[in-house]
Amino acid sequence: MFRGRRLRARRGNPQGKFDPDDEKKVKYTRLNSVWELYEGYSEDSQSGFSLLPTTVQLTLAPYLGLLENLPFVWKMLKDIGSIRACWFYLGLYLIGEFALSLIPAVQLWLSGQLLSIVEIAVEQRTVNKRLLLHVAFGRIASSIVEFALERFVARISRPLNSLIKQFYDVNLFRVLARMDVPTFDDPIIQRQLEEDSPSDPRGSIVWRTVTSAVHIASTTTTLISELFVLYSVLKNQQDGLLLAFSSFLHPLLESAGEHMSLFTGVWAATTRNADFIKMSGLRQAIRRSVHRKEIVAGDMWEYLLSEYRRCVAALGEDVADFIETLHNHYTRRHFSVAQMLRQPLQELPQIIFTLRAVQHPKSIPLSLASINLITSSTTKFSGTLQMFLIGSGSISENFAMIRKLYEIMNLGNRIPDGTIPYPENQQSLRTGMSIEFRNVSFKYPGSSKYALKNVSFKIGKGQLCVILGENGSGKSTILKLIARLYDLQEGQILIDDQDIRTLALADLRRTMAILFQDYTHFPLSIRENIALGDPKHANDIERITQAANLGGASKFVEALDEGYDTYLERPIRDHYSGLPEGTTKLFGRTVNFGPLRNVGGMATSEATTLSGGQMQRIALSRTFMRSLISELSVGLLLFDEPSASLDPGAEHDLFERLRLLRGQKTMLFSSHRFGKLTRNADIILYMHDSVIVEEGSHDKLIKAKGEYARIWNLQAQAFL
Ligand SMILES: Nc1ncnc2c1ncn2[C@@H]1O[C@H](COP(=O)(O)OP(=O)(O)OP(=O)(O)O)[C@@H](O)[C@H]1O
Repeated sequence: MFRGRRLRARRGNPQGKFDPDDEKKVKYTRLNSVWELYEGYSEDSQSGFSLLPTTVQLTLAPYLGLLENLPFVWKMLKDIGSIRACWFYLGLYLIGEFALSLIPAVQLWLSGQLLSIVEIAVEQRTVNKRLLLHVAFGRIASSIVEFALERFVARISRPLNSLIKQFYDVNLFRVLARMDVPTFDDPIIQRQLEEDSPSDPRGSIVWRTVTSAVHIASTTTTLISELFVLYSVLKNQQDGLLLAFSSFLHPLLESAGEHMSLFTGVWAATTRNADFIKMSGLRQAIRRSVHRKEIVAGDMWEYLLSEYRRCVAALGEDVADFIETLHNHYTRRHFSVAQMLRQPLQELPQIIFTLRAVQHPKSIPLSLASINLITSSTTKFSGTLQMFLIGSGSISENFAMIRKLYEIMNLGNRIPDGTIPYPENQQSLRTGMSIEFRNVSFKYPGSSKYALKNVSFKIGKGQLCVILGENGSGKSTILKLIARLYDLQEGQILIDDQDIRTLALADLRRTMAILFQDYTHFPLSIRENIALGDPKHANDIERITQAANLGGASKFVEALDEGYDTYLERPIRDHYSGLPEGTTKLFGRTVNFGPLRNVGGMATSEATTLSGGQMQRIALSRTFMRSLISELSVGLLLFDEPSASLDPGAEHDLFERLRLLRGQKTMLFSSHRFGKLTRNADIILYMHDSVIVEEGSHDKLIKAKGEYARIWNLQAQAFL
């Protein structure tokens, strides 16, 4: 509830830029020792704390997104309709809810009857026993029916919920399972996937939306019917309507108080608290399955726990996440007036009654009887009203989530599928596949730097190719493009003389066996990442730098702005909403605008872009501080530095096994090693800074006396 109201992004982003450091346009609030909030002052009625009075904002804000999300809700209804047997259960569910919604009015009417019996008793000193019995029976019967209907609705909800859940689970699974790398890697999509939490105890978002929509309809029915009955009961009562009104004030103010904390507009929030950032990193480290192997093997748990304890103790009361912190802050800021008024208002009906009794002493017996009834009836009514307000507040949040769900389900893959089946003749794979790069240039999505520049080469069927080059020169990128994990921007890749983009993707990938580099990095600082190799010496800086030296990481780590304190991945996200389109950086991190940006509070992404090898060197430094193959259907084997961390003996064994398994298939290695492998290669591609600088067999390159020959001679001294 709170989250949706508080963090709802405005529709559409204004032009311009949001600069948190601009004191004239941005208001700074330190929420606690962790979170810092930057709010844009409004220049128009759309942004910041709007010029609209708070009450109007309060009333409109939850409903602003409703209309634009309606098409998605309509699609949801159509999808639910397409689920077998769903309409049957839904029909029963709706009937049950509708019947339930009328019961409060019936009970109120019966209370009214009771009041008129008391009235007659006071005036005429007689009691209509038959009517009294009917009313008493009616009350009991209505309670039983209510109970039975509630059970019925609950019973129907279960199969209905699970039918809907299964349908959406399977559809979402399908989308995620077939999502390609550029789509999956997109930070905006990652964020969307994280927000789609399947473990809400109230059921899936679709079910929650259905129930809250039905809830709104049923509370509306209840409200109208109660209002009708309440009016007909109270209209003849002396001061009945005045007493009813005064009884409403208290609960209404209570619900208004909650809404008062809402704000919309341009804002951003971040944290610079080192303990909080570390605490979040530690939390993620123990939750992600990729780290489990290393945590157990390295016996790291005690160190992780003690560091976590230390951070939590240092943070004290400020351990709360951003949402909770913001809630606490606004609760404190806005609630005081409402709280001040609440108590006296609770007494208001009593005060009115007393004043009236002083004026007309004769009315006391009747008023005594009716005040109880009136206040209990109005309390019940205002309870329904509150439920309505709460329900209608969350419905727009639910609608926004439905939209988000459908946006995920409608996500198209960024790599378009080809149509030509491959290979034409399965037997042809026995002798491998040919690969040709023609003037290929490629940049990773979101990167302005070429990872490959005008690369051309040809590997014939059944050949062995080794790609050599320093870290970041583009070796792995070649393998990823052959597997078509990404599409190139310029040039052409041919597989068996056919453009790779024309071949059916599933067919193509089926013909390849790929082994990628394997390493993990913890969402902690580089220092911690290395220290985790030997937690006992985690504070021994000398030892850590020594390990980084051995792992070959120290040079590039020291060149980073924050050196060893750099987070490879910031475990905490900044929060923001409604940023102008021109804002590309926030708190020094990249802001991602995308098709989904208006759905909720988004976050900046921060990944320190290191090459695969640089990451591996960090993993290797941690080690210093303390692979597959082919069937008939496979014609190409791709290995991305399979032996990078193996000693020459183990490397030799691995290559022997691979040679035997390979047969006549085409094989591609990305490697840093010069040795038996390169000597046997049909073709060696030597890369430097995204281009191929030397190409040919070992003998040819040695004769050419270029970079390959120079490094071969260097390594020969060390290994051969
Ligand atoms: N997912 C990515 N997004 C953006 N840039 C990337 C990505 N992966 C790699 N790069 C960049 O592309 C360039 C080539 O990287 P690539 O991984 O192909 O190099 P490499 O030769 O295989 O290096 P290494 O030997 O270290 O594995 C590098 O500058 C790297 O920083």
